[in-house]
Order: sequence, then C-alpha cells, then structure tokens
Amino acid sequence: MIELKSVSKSFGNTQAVKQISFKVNEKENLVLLGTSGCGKTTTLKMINRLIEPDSGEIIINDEDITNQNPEILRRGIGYVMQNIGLFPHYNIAENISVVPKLLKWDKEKTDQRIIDLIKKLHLPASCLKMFPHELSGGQQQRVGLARALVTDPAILLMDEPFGALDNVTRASIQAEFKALEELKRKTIVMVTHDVQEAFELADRVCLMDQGEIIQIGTPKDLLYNPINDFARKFLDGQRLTLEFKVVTIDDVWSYLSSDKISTEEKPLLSSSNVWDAMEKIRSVSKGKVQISNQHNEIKSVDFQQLTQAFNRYKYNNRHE
Ligand SMILES: Nc1ncnc2c1ncn2[C@@H]1O[C@H](COP(=O)(O)OP(=O)(O)OP(=O)(O)O)[C@@H](O)[C@H]1O
Repeated sequence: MIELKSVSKSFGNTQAVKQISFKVNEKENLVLLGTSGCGKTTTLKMINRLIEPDSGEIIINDEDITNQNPEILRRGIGYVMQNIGLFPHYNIAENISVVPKLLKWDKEKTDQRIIDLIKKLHLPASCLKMFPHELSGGQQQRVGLARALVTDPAILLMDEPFGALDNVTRASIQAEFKALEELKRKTIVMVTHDVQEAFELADRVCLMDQGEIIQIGTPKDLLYNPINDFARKFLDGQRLTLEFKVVTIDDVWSYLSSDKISTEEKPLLSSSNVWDAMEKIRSVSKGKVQISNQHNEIKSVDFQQLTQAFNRYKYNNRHE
C-alpha cells in the first residue's frame, strides 16, 4: 500500500535519509525505530509531503505521490504530530473538526462522528468545550489521535504519539491503542525511539541509524536474528523484557509440562505473551494460572514452569 523506493533527503550538509526503501502492507503497523536524529521524522513527513525528498519515489496505492496535490493527499492520511500540536485557541471540538470542515462535512455528521470517537478514546463529552491547556497530557494525546482519525483515513502516520506522557499513562494508552478496533483496519507508520513501545505495537520494526535502514523485520526477527552488531546492541539493554513480550504462550506450549487443571477459570489465550502470563501469575494468590493454546487445550502453570519453558524455547531459537 505504501512503498518507498530509494528515497533520500539532505538538509544542507546533513544527509538525513539515505536511499531508503521499504513497503508497508495494508493494515500493517510499521514502526520506525532509532536514536534521535537518525531520520525517522524526516521519513514519516515525506510520506505526506510535509517534506519533499531529493530523490527516489514514494508510491501510495499504486500512485506516485508527487503526482498528487499535497493538500488532497494529506486529507487521506491521518497525522499525529510529535508533541501533540493542538491549536491552543480552539476548543477540543474545534480542534478535532478542522479536517471535516475542510472537507465540508455537515455539522451533524461531524458532531456525531466526534461523539462516537471520543467515547471510543475514553474522553468525557464535557471536554469538547474545553481548551487544550485544561486537559491532562494523556487526554490531549487522545484528542490528537481523535483529530487524526476523525475522517477515518486508511493511513495513519504517528510521530512519537505517546512521547509526551509519563510511563504509567503511556503504558495504559498504549494498551488502549492496541485494543482499538478502529486502528486495526488502518495502515500505520509510527515513529518512536522507545524499543519497548516499538515491540509492543509493531507488526514489523524498521530499525534506522544515521539515515539508513539497518534491519526491517518482526520483533522476533530483530531479537533472534539481528543482522549485525548494531541491531544486536540496540536491543541488548532490554533484551529479556522484550523476549518476554514477543514470545507467546503458543511458542512455549510444547515445553510446558501438563498439570492438574480446573476448567472453571478463564484461561489466558495462546496469543498472550509470556510477560502477560507472568503478570497474571504474580497477581493471583495461588501462584498458578490456566493457559490455553490455539487448539483450546488447557494447562495450569506456575512461575517456575513458565520460565523453564521460556528458557527452553529461547535456547532452541537462538541463532548466534
Ligand atoms: N528542517 C531541517 N533543517 C535542517 N536539518 C534538519 C531538518 N530536519 C531534520 N534535520 C536533520 O536531519 C537529521 C534527521 O532528523 P529527523 O528529525 O528526521 O530525525 P529523528 O530520527 O526523527 O530524530 P528525533 O527522534 O530526535 O525527532 C538530523 O540530523 C536533523 O538535525
């Protein structure tokens, strides 16, 4: 759906982006990950022509975007800016309805859509008449997302969408973001420098350094098949937590010994990750939880069984 072919961009003597190429599939969430200044934002802004490349091609739905009017192109692409970027003198309803107004939506349609959307994003209706400074950072972030989603664009570009938030608010908004049905049918390109966030939200991660792509792959690819030392070292500090988050119950299933089970309890699903299972075990007094695999078989496991199975899975999947 989105394709970049050998795209480059320089600002004076700084080569911000060097001949990068990648494809983003329909309904995929591709996360651009890398240290500050590696060219993530420049890459993102070239996709909606806020920045024009020096060379290369960007194709969206089989059409080179340089042949499209930038204003019209941008109306079909939701954009969540770094640092939220709400208009301070517009109230929240006015902030969200900027693009519907440009598209000449009637007021009733806009109002209805805004009411639906803020409900989905857990914002109170009372905030619509308020101004951005009267909202918390987390609420402002949700308004930024509502503004990007209001016209239901097929593509969403997000630049550090949770960057302005404290860790607790960030984790809860990330979880909501993952669960939001509205986002599951969108093609998303998201920028972050936060490895945990990238691994939590990405279908595939595009790891960048100094304007170049180092590796593109699933979180599992990056963890277990890093292409070089840079890719390996980039994840090293947080490797264990990341592994807990990418390895699913299904992955470790065959390494788990079976235990006596009671089926009254609702089991954790096969697609849940080992991290979720550990958190659940920690939260229950008996120290055991029931889990199921993709064939709906059920096992009851404790912390030790789970970590042993995880270690055996890891051992068998190391390519070092
Ligand atoms: N408008 C500009 N004028 C001059 N240099 C720029 C401009 N925009 C970006 N750069 C430079 O291009 C390089 C890449 O910047 P970019 O903002 O794309 O990086 P980034 O990976 O998004 O970083 P961050 O996470 O800090 O936002 C940096 O060296 C930056 O200083």
